Amino acid sequence: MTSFQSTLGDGVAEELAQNQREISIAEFFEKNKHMLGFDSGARGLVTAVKEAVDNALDAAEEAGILPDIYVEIAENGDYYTLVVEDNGPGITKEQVPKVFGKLLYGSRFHSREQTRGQQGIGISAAVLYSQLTSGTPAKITSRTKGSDTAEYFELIIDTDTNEPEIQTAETTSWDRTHGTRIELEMEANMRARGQLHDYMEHTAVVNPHARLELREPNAHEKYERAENAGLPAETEEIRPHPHGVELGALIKMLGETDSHSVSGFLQEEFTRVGAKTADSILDAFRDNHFGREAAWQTPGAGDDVDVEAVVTDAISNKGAAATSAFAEHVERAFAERDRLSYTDLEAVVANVSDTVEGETGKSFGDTVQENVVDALWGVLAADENRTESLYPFVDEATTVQKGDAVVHGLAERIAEKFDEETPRARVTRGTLETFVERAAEMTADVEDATVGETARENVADAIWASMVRVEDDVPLVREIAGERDLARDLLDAMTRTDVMAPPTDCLAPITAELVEAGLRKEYDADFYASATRDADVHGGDPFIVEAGIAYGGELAAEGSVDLMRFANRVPLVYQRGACATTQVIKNIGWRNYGLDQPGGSGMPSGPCVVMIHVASTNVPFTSESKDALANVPAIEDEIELAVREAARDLKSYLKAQRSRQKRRQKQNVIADILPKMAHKVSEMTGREELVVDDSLARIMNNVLVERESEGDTARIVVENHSGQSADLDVTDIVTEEPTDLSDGTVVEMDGEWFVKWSPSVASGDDAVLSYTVPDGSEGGLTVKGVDDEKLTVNQ
Ligand SMILES: Nc1ncnc2c1ncn2[C@@H]1O[C@H](COP(=O)(O)OP(=O)(O)OP(=O)(O)O)[C@@H](O)[C@H]1O
Repeated sequence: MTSFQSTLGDGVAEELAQNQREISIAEFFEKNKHMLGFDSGARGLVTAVKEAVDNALDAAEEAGILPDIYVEIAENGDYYTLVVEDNGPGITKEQVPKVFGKLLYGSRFHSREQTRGQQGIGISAAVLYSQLTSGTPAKITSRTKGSDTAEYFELIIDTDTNEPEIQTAETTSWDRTHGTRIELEMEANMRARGQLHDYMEHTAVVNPHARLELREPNAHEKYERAENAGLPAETEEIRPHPHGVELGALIKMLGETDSHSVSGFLQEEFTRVGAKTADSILDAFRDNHFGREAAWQTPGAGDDVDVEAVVTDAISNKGAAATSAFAEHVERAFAERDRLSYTDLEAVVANVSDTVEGETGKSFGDTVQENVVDALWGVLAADENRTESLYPFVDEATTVQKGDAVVHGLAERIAEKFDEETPRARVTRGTLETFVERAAEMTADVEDATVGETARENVADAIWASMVRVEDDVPLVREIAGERDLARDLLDAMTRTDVMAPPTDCLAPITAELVEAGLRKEYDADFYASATRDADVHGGDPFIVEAGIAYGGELAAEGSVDLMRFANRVPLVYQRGACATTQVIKNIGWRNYGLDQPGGSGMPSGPCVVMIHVASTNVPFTSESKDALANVPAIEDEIELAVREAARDLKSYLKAQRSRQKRRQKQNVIADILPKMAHKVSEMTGREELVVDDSLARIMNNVLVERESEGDTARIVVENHSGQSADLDVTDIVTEEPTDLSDGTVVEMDGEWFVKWSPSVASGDDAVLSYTVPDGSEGGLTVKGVDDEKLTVNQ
């Protein structure tokens, strides 16, 4: 800047203009490859694998093919060669160059459907990174389904034009019947091996229908397809949902639609908007745009207002009979209505005109009608009547005992605001709120009585509810498109109107069952829980959040809880700290759920894994490299609710576990002390030592299962000392064939007999299970159906 200033005179702008030119998108990302996840050799390799595998999964699923994907990374001197092969539908000869040789070219950007790919930039960015670091072209082979031959290309991206530069194009043969093979050479290293394996492993967890294979210099992993795993539910493309569309997007849609009426536009362009919902949105729009009209009380019998006289005064030259008939009809109409707005009043007068004309043959033109309306409005909108009209609402909405003078004063001050500045007493909700606000402040000054925030809101609510909606025609689409304030009113109406949640057939959540199964497959834990939330909307796009928790078992007890993040079934392996999921987890009070959380906030610790999956037709990432979820409040709320749902199950589990632990400790102490006491008592009394085996069960309110044998008879006695009935599975294994069974079944296996009973024993009851077996045969008892801590087995 300084150099220009010192060397150039007046023509700086012209001089600068010579250097100003368009920057191609490819040039931009060549310089800013970190934005796409290609910031280092280690990371670049993982990102390239991720982009190619995500595409392969998307393409195969879209074509209804169970994905079979092979990834190979080989060292090649100073470089690495990456090969990714899939069995997808293949890419046509015409499309291959654009898909791989042009940034921002793809099939997913404009579609509202849940796919891994979103921007049309991933795989071409990998090609760009490869050509930049190794100087070699990308080698692509693709065979489309049904074709006998494959097409082979070698190409690079011309960064000046962002167009493919084809170096080789030939028809070839390929042993796969259909699919795509990508070969990229790049400067890379295997320092991110951990992330690479995490990506593959976690991809396998949430895509059990896919078969994946990874061969790299130090490892060869195969992730087999889970038995019977079918393709995820097919997703449907949807239109945007009215909740969460942004103003700019709405204005663009208004500008592009073929609809003329707003109702047609809403029903045509948005999902879940039928005629009824469109009407509700239009009503809300009318409130925003036109406001509502206050409805003032009609004079009652006790009021000394002579309506007939007012009407008679306002009408001239219509003859006494017609004038008096008119006045009588108006008076009758007033008697039938408690309150009237300006529009209501116009309708009453028009109605009466018609009636009287029918009766008397005298017509009452617009001017006469206007005069009558003016005169009657003078009565309705008189200062005192406005105050009286508002008084009941103010009184009802101010619950705290405010003296009548204060309530009356407040009503009067609000009423005063409806002056000549508000013709037809028509105001928007916002204006009404300022009326109440200012009246409350004045009341505070004059009456020395505070009208708090809630009371003000209540008063505004009550008055607003009593006001009458203006049924004027709403402007046409083209008028709204051309005026930002109108578009904002419409957007607000869309947001505030209840609209059914979007259809979820555009989304393919993993489902709570598979989330849990995935965790079981990955982690050997004691406890698993999962939750899938209902769909919600952000920015017009529906989304679903799922969460899973695994706890205990082989999970490392030391250190922070492990967080696994997924978006549209793609594992996120970088930028954990910047991810909305991490922030939500840190903000939850985990001590509440039984986990340690040093300092009461931040990442909890313990032998636990938390998994979060966000599925959406448009996942908001913090950057193009799609590493971390952005802070979108609607999504953060759902993440929190999903995690809390799963965490509640964890809490119950941990609570039960702790109480079992306590019980076990108590039992151990008693088991230790009881024989010693029996021994001591026998010593002191000189009587035979008591057998205390059963006493422990009685003291601890346990279920006692005891095996006794007498001659050939073996007896298993079940005593239920607990407070609940017990459904048990009792198995005794003996080495001689048992006979004379009391109920039960016997199965022989390798010279051993399994004797099984399933007794139900009520609280306080007992049951005896027996059989005969030749002398000397010892049994081996196992009992199921009662927690270990609540069971005493003596054999
Ligand atoms: N293996 C493949 N088989 C079939 N079609 C593919 C394959 N890879 C890419 N495509 C097509 O090429 C397009 C561009 O892919 P690319 O990775 O550049 O972007 P994307 O996947 O759409 O979005 P993102 O930039 O978010 O990854 C895809 O939208 C898809 O239509």
